[in-house]
Amino acid sequence: MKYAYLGPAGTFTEAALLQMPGADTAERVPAASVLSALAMVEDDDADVAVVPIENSVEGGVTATLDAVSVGHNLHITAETLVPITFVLASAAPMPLDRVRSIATHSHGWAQVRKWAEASVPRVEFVPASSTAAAAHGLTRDPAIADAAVCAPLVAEQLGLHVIAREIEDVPGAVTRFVMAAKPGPVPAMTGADKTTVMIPLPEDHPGGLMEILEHFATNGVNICRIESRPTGFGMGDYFFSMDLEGHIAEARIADALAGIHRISPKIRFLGSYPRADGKPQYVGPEVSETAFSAAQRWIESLRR
Ligand SMILES: O=C(O)C(=O)C[C@]1(C(=O)O)C=C[C@@H](O)C=C1
Repeated sequence: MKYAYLGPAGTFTEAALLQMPGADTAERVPAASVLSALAMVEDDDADVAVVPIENSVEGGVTATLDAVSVGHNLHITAETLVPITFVLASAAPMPLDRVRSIATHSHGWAQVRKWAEASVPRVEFVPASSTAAAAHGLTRDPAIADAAVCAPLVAEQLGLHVIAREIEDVPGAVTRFVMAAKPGPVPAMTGADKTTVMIPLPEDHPGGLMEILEHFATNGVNICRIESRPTGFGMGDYFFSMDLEGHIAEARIADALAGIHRISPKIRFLGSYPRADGKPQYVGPEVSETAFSAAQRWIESLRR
């Protein structure tokens, strides 16, 4: 199996890949961006892509959310969480007050911004395609930046000089990564699952969002992430990207999604998969499988 990931070697995404099912035997293929990792799967150059989707400090990784929701026809089959800690590293030893420019990924920069303002005021931020790409850049071309914000491991692997450690603004930050594959068999239900969906906001439909949410409420479905994103097709054209607690094999999830399909027929199912924290979903007695099949049997008896 070939696993494409946001590279080069030493990204947090590679650390996430190593935690994913089947990673021990997989061939790792670095990609230059989230979009090219996903495109490799669509073009059959890789079996799955491992990409960041959400950070506990900076929020959704919009490139991933938009690509899986609108651009690509891929399903999420697994997720994992990686604790994030950053170092500031340079190619040659350098005191902090001599650093004038810092290269890193925009999500990495967003997580050390307060530290940078306090410790290296007026420093120039040089965007890089990943934290590891920023670190590799220092070893290739000293003109790119004086230092890089990256993972401690990649600094060590490249023999960089560590100027400062644990520079993240929020200790304990976590990034969530997902594995995306071409639509195929849905991973089996575990009882601690998530379902990701993309729901276009119905046009000219007052109360549309409330009606969508009512389907989740009446079916006892907890929403654990909701984000509104522009579709890119026109001003005011939005979709909701949501993670739900539960699996498509459950009647309460299927019933909620079927109800929403009637209001927003372009709803897209983006996968049901085991949740990384293993937290079992709460299922109230009125939305249990038993309650749904009893209700179904009752209706059938009336029709007979
Ligand atoms: O640049 C990397 O190392 C990545 O894996 C990307 C990424 C992200 O997109 O959020 C992953 C984790 C950190 O939050 C910072 C950057």
